[in-house]
Amino acid sequence: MTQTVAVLGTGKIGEALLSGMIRAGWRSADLLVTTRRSDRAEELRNRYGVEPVTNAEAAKRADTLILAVKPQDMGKLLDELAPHTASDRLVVSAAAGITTAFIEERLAAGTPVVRVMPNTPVLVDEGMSVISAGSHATPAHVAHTEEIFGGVGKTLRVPESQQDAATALSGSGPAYFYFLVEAMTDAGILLGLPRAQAHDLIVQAAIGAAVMLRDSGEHPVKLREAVTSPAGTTISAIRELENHGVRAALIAALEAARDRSRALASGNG
Ligand SMILES: NC(=O)C1=CN([C@@H]2O[C@H](COP(=O)(O)OP(=O)(O)OC[C@H]3O[C@@H](n4cnc5c(N)ncnc54)[C@H](O)[C@@H]3O)[C@@H](O)[C@H]2O)C=CC1
Ligand SMILES: O=C(O)[C@@H]1CCC=N1
Repeated sequence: MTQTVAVLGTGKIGEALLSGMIRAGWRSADLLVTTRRSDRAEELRNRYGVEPVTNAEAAKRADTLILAVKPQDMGKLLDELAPHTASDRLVVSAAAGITTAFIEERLAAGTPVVRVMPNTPVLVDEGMSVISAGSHATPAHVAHTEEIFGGVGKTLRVPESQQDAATALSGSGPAYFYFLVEAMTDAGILLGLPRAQAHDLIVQAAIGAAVMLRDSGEHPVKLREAVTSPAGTTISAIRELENHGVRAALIAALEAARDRSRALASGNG
């Protein structure tokens, strides 16, 4: 049976997912999008050949609705969808903080809801999407969600109680690495390298390190020890990172992200 999937609120993450679904073999004809602005709708139609529709039309025509609006816009979107969404539709939310219960309360009784926290590397098929079932979602609904998000990276099922932590780690995670690359590129400038060269050196170091982390099966401590020669350069840098509390800063940062995700649960921001 052909499944129609609609992405509601096709902004950064919605478009990243949409582009990945098309790469993974979804037919444009089976994909609908909704946007707030008509120029954005036309942009998506021209770029991907998908049909822009209203939220109400998406609710009527799509088997699966992927909600990708900001948490603060979710209450309003659900109010708009409620009169048009039959309880046999699968509703997948990608919004940080918003619980499956928040969505279930606002839609027809028994509507299956799945909560997903993806990340922007879905754009390059290296996404990490963390998935939890709501109270009416069956294993088939979760499997269908895994099929969609598994086409653009890895998926992991977690209890919904762990979603805020997952948001702090993998949802926001890419931003931390971009921040580190940006800071280390500046350090390269300080050390006298041209910016473009500093950028290339640190990006390739990051790619190499990421592949080793993924493929070597070694603990990160072991990998770091292999770089850290006695009385060498690396240990001098590591001492400064420890002196400046970088480890503690990362723990505090991820705790703050987790707390922010929890605070977004009200949908008020
Ligand atoms: N950007 C990211 O890395 C990630 C974002 N998310 C979640 O995805 C959601 C969207 O985030 P972004 O894509 O970054 O934001 P965004 O602002 O780029 O996208 C949201 C889009 O929804 C549209 N929109 C708002 N209300 C609408 C409505 N009633 N009907 C149709 N369209 C509507 C907006 O015009 C906007 O284009 C958030 O809930 C966020 O927590 C989840 C994982 C990663
Ligand atoms: O910053 C945010 O709130 C969203 C959720 C995870 C990544 N971006």
